[in-house]
Amino acid sequence: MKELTQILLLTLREKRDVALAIVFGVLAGFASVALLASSGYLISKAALTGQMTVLIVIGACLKLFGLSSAISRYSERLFSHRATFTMLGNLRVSFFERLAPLAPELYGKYRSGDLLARIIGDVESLQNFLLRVFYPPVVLLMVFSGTILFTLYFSIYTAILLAIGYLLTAVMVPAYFAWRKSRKDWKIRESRGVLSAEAAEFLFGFRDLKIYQQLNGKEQQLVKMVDSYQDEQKNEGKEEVYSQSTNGFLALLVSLAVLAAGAYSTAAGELDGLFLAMLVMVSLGVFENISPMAAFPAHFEESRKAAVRLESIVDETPRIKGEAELPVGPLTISAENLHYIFPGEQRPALEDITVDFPVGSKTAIVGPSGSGKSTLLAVLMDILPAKGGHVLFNGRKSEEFSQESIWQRLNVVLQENHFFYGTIRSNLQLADPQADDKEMNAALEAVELSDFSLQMEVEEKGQNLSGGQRQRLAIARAILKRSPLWMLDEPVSSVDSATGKVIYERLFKNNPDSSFIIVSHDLSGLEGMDQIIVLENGKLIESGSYAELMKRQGYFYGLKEIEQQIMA
Ligand SMILES: Nc1ncnc2c1ncn2[C@@H]1O[C@H](COP(=O)(O)OP(=O)(O)OP(=O)(O)O)[C@@H](O)[C@H]1O
Repeated sequence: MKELTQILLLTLREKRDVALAIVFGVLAGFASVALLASSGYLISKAALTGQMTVLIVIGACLKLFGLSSAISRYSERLFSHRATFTMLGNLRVSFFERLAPLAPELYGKYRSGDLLARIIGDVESLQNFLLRVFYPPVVLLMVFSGTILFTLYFSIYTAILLAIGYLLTAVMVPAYFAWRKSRKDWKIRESRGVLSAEAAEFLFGFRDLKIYQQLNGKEQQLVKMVDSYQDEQKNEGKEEVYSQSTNGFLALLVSLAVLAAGAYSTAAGELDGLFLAMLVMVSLGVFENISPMAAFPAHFEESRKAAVRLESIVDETPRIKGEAELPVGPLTISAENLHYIFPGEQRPALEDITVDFPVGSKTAIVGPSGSGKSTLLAVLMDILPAKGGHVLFNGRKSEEFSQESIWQRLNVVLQENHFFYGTIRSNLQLADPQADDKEMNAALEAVELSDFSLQMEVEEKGQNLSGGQRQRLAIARAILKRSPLWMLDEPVSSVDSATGKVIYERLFKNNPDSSFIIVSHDLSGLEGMDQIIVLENGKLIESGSYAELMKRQGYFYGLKEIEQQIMA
């Protein structure tokens, strides 16, 4: 039950609505019992005495109970659903608040489809927590207690039978089915996560599967998963039906027993026959309220598992980040003994990196594939948290600053950049919603995309653009951000080298006071950089200006030699 504590606390934030839902649930329960009781009494009274005035009064009571039952049931639904949807809203907000700081590292742990299934499916499963788990037992206990007290006045046997019926249908049967469910451990939610993850991969990898002629195999695998998911759903449905039928059957037995005991008491002269039909109707009426308990085991397990799955994503110790804003004006960045290792990996991706990026400097980070260049950039950007050492902004640790204030000062272009379905204009305005057409066209011109119109449609993920066009559009977007610190991860790797060179020259010329940190595979054109950092296996093995590195005749010089031999 402790897994549900967080959900319970969020639910109880809506105290007023939860209390009103319980009050109206109890009123609706009593009204439906009273409705049936008075109809039972009316039948007996009409048959046995036929007093007109009493019959009129009872008839009026019947109408009143019918009306109040409907109004109370409506109010109960209104308040319980309002509390539920507010709770779901609060849950989503609190979940996302805890999720966001963990986001970059989560991608390595969860497949995107599974993450989506948890964020959407498991959160939605929790809508049943208040509606079907939390308050039905509370309402039921009150309605039964009141009804048992009422029947006690007429017949102790009926009261005892109702108490036994309550224990059986509200406690023992749900507990038995909950036990069965936990024992069988149906993995319906896990199946849903796996199915969603596989379906997402199927969509992402559709083209490659087709090229490698593996589409059919993968499709059959998916169909099997869908079948097994449906089987799990069917099993769960069957259990609910068993639970419902058992409860209904027991309720009927109890009502028959009430009838038998009542008949016996009437024959023995212990009970006025006028009340016999009423007591039987009371029993039928009170057990009408028991139906939600049939679904209790399924919803209890479902809520518990959904809460566990959600909590398992965000239960890591959050990074401690300050709320300070980065100071306005020039920024020096330094890496001090930086260390980073990806979760679950043995080998560090960065080891003991110490380097300064002075204000207005241009730095190139080079090195073989997999040497840690992108990781270094991601740690400098505060996308990945350093596992040792520090990133310093003007000598102050990056932990002191909020991520938002750091990102606000960066112009970032990564290897892969996302474009949203829309137009060139809407994608550019992501960087500056106030940018006018003139500014956006100037940015497009700066990256040699002047043939693009701002109205041009951009498909999902920018798939109607070439790789080089996407990269240039990403640079144009960064230009519009107008921040003083550029962090570029191979921004022109898919652009022809002449155009790439022109774009770099324009960027440097138009932003003379900005700092640039550029990850590059390409060793040509680095002569103009103030500093070149060479990484290998996560370690900084060389740094200096182009001339210094060439003079030193070390690793970088060796790479240049190889490059020249290949070109020759
Ligand atoms: N999400 C991840 N999980 C685990 N290991 C990772 C992850 N991303 C990168 N790595 C590993 O970290 C190391 C450094 O990767 P990184 O992407 O920083 O290299 P890189 O120098 O930028 O490579 P490239 O030039 O090919 O882009 C590599 O060994 C890589 O396998």
